[in-house]
Amino acid sequence: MEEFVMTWIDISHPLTEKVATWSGDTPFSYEVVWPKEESGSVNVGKISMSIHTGTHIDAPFHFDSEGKRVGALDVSVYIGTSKVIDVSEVSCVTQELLADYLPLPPRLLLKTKQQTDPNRFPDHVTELDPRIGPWLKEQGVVLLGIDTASVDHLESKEMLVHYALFDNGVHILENAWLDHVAPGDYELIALPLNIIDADGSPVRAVIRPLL
Ligand SMILES: N[C@@H](CC(=O)c1ccccc1NC=O)C(=O)O
Ligand SMILES: [Zn+2]
Ligand SMILES: [Zn+2]
Repeated sequence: MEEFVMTWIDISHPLTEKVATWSGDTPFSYEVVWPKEESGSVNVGKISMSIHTGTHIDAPFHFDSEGKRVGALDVSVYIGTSKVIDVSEVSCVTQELLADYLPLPPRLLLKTKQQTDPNRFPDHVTELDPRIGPWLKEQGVVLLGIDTASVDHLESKEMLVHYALFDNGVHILENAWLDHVAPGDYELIALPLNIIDADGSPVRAVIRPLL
């Protein structure tokens, strides 16, 4: 019989009414709309939230109305080997910086801060150099995860980094919670819900150290 070992580390923001949302966006709520006292058998809940609250993946449709929606994304992108890289010392992530970590696995998780608060919307996020898009593709990277609310700066209208990544087949995971995670190699699972027409999806992201 296989022994049960708790090796998986949760890197997802807790979803409560306190979780940070983009200004003007749908607040998170969970409520029991049909309590057991009424239904006679079960509690039935409902959630309401923005797709871009908490730990989530973006589909290209988020920034490109002609772009792929969640139903068209390949689940294989979101499961497999990954590397957590600490970039908390820099204000801009460049390919020159990431070149220190070659060869890269297909998935990267960038830790831009030692400490983040899932319940407070940031006023600034670490910049990513759009040149990393084609460069990551050359390295075989298919997923870029980050511990901030966006891969672009927060006021961006052009969404240059979103385009630079997706144009090169690099998918995006945002608001990964990496405070308690040491840099290194991990297996990652961060599967989107199959919300066919959506611009993204919340995920329960988990990692476990690779031996
Ligand atoms: N790009 C962000 C989301 C984003 O930009 C956004 C989300 C909700 C409401 C407004 C947003 N952007 C512009 O104000 C993301 O990918 O999560
Ligand atoms: Zn998003
Ligand atoms: Zn995004």
